[in-house]
Amino acid sequence: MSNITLNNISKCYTQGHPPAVDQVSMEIQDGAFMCVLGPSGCGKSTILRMIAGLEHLSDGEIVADGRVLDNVAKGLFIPAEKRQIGLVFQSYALWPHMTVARNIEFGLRLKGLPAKERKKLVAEMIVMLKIEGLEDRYPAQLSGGQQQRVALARTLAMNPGILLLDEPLSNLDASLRLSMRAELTRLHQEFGTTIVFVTHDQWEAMTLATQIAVMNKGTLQQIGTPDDIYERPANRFVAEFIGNPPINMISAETKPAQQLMHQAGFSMSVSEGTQLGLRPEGLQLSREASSSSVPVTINDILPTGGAWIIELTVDQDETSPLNLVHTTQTPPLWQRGDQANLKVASHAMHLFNADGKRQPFALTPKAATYRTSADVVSPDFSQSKIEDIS
Ligand SMILES: Nc1ncnc2c1ncn2[C@@H]1O[C@H](COP(=O)(O)OP(=O)(O)OP(=O)(O)O)[C@@H](O)[C@H]1O
Repeated sequence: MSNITLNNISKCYTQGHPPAVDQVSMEIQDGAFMCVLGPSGCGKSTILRMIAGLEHLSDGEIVADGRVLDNVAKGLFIPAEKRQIGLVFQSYALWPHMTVARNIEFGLRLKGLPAKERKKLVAEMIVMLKIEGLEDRYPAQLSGGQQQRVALARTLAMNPGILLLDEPLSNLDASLRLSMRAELTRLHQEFGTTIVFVTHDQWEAMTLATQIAVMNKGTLQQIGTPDDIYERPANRFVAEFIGNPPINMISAETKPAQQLMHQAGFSMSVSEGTQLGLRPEGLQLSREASSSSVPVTINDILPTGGAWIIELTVDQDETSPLNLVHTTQTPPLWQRGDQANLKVASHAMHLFNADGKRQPFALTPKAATYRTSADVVSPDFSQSKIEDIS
């Protein structure tokens, strides 16, 4: 079990090019399952490789359990083999000429463990990773998922304080990926190992992580629990990167946006360039119009197996159409071309200023009064939003 601190770490591969990692700081707590999430090329793997000691930092410091692994200013660098950090890559890099059992045993031999202990540990790992019966097979005789489990067994046998996983599930098919996710969660709970997991798959991150670090273009955008990231995105990039279908983003200065905010109990005068984000699942359609609802037309209804995506256009005078996406798990009673009236749950609304930073909402005086009375708090008004506006 270990904690890791990254202090302003940077990596510049090529002089004159933007850094691959730019002054990233984060605290990875003992026993955390930290997912580093972001689009391709944002610097995720570079961070992992720097923690592992496979890449030198250009600047900054890495500390694990109070032990400095890297400090550029002081010229300190602990080599990879002395860091007690396990690393599993996307390609499992098993020794092709060794059986499963020999692959798992390999590191223990190098460590000089007596044969009896090695045998015991290998047997334990085989049970733990559910690869019984495969001990004598060679990697080429295994499926992708089985190879992945052997790679994990080989790393876990070394009892690393920190386990680094670089997209280890990306080569697996959807159903295997699902069962391996469950397995990783189980292993994390059983071993209590601190895990740092790199992925560009937001669902993988949301389902596995205790903490998510969202990266873009080498910089850390936000770090928090999966709920934090989804419910309180720190900026427009995070709001748009997390969520499928993506959040609807409309100008907060438009009449429909003003109406929707008013209907949700927010009283806002917004500055130029402010955007209103509306999570698709927070849109609510009804046949009855109210003074605050926004008229819309249903453009399309797309079934996705147990859920539906409904595409809408706001009925308004503006020349450019305002299209929105709504998702629901209730079979829709709408037909294409139907007129409906739109409201949006207050917890599904997010405001971002022209710089893309999250902006707190202001309540209307009426809603603010409600907020002080426990009896009248609307059930769909999440705790997060209460914190936001207070
Ligand atoms: N050895 C290298 N030499 C030069 N540039 C590199 C090297 N490794 C990575 N880069 C560049 O650094 C940036 C970050 O790469 P990195 O592999 O860390 O991103 P990533 O987020 O893990 O991407 P992916 O999800 O595609 O694996 C990219 O622009 C990449 O081209």
